[in-house]
Amino acid sequence: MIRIALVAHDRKKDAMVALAREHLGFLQTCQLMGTGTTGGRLKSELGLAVECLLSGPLGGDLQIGARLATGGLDALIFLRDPMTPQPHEPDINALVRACDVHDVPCATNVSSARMVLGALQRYS
Ligand SMILES: O=C(CO)COP(=O)(O)O
Repeated sequence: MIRIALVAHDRKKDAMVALAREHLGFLQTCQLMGTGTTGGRLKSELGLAVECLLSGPLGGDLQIGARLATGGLDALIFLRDPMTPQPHEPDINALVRACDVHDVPCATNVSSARMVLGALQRYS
């Protein structure tokens, strides 16, 4: 089963829900995890089974990074808000860096997320 993490900053959460809705059939076949608030919205609004970790500012990005670094993740969809400073910027950078260190696909905007999800779906 493909393991995907879904994370979105506050001003990108509506876009994340819309993206997940577009790919709902595929995401229902995946093992999903997310930071607390993002995962909670995907669960309540789309009925997806998402393992909700801590909220991002409380360490959720780091939890996902740890999973990724230990081989527990196949892709990260991380809709970052490039216009709003985040208190946990070091955690965000660490998570994206972990993707590069471990060569895990990481989409940080909707267009690239569509490509990653489309490719995963085709190869699954
Ligand atoms: O801050 C986040 C990622 O850096 C997202 O966290 P939430 O999904 O809990 O809002």
